[in-house]
Amino acid sequence: MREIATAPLTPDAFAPFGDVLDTSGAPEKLINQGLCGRYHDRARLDFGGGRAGISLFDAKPRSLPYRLDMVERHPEGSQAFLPMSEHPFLVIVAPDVGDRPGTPRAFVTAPGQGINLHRGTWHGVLTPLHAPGLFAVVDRIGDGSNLEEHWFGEPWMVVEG
Ligand SMILES: NC(=O)N[C@@H](O)C(=O)O
Ligand code: NI
Repeated sequence: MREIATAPLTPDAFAPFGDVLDTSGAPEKLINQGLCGRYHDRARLDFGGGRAGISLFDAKPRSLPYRLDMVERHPEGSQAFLPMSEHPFLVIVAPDVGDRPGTPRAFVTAPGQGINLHRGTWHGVLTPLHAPGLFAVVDRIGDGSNLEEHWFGEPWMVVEG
């Protein structure tokens, strides 16, 4: 089976697909009498005619090697995954090539990192690697399914890089 090796998640590598949310570097603002660093406005959100919603996902942990059969995208809006634990999770994305996913990329987050997928980015579903798979999810609430799936003719196997 064709394989994809994981790589560490970095803002540069993820830039074509979305935003990495973490507290690396200095905060843009110090607030609350200097007792809190505000890492300000770090994601490009898009709710395309709907509204922003916050949902909680309680997802079953998976493990590597991980069989990838499908990626999906949300044509109407962005989708942010904010872990409510310090565990790394698996992030799979793929470029759009003629309205179909190209070769997927697999990233493993650093503890505490979250992601925001830009509108229309092909991605694997939320994939925790450790319990609890508890995430806050910020995405579009609105009409329509806002969901397009692509099932691979031949699955990919995601292996540890
Ligand atoms: N379907 C849903 O709400 N979640 C997926 O979009 C996902 O990316 O996990
Ligand atoms: Ni999704």
